[in-house]
Amino acid sequence: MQPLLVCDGLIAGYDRPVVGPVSFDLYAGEVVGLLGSNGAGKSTLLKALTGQARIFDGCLTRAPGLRMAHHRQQPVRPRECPLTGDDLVRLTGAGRRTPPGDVARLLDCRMDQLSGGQFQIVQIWACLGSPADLILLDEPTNNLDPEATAGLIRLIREGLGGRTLLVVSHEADFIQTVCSRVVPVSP
Ligand SMILES: Nc1ncnc2c1ncn2[C@@H]1O[C@H](COP(=O)(O)OP(=O)(O)OP(=O)(O)O)[C@@H](O)[C@H]1O
Repeated sequence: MQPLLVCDGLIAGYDRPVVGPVSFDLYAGEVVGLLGSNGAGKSTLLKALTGQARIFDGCLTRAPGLRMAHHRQQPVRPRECPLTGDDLVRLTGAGRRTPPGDVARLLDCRMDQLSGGQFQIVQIWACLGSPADLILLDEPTNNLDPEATAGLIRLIREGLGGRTLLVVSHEADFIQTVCSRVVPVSP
């Protein structure tokens, strides 16, 4: 089986390198965690995979036609916005999958009227419900209490549908629960 993505000695950053060299590969259906201390460059690595950070050295190989969905660590929260979660998932192409009932209820609400945790779940569904082959989640447990985190774990298991997930989290329990393996990241 060919990997979906291969990072070989990747060094990435902005005006200067901040992470790497990192080497790993991702195969279809895997759930892999990126683990490292604050500032180690985990978010930068995800951005490098989607072309939002600069690659200084090493090699990044993506399977032809690979579709990625990227949940950023702190998605912009609209202060005043008449759009609902439903509008968002239609815009992101996530409307093709049926959300679980508790997520569907949130999608009916205006995004500027959701709590921080509810907004986080809607943003994550916009990725999980999309047709992407590879989903990148950056600190998906942000703003979630333990009950909501348990709901997120169920959502990931049911919503992934055999696709591939690369997830950054500082919560070791969460990483251990959802991931089949972990890649260490350091500057
Ligand atoms: N847009 C940017 N321009 C320049 N430097 C940046 C930018 N974003 C992040 N950095 C720097 O890159 C380094 C790695 O940051 P990054 O956010 O990737 O780390 P992280 O491992 O995700 O951290 P955390 O666990 O705290 O979220 C930090 O030193 C940070 O200051």
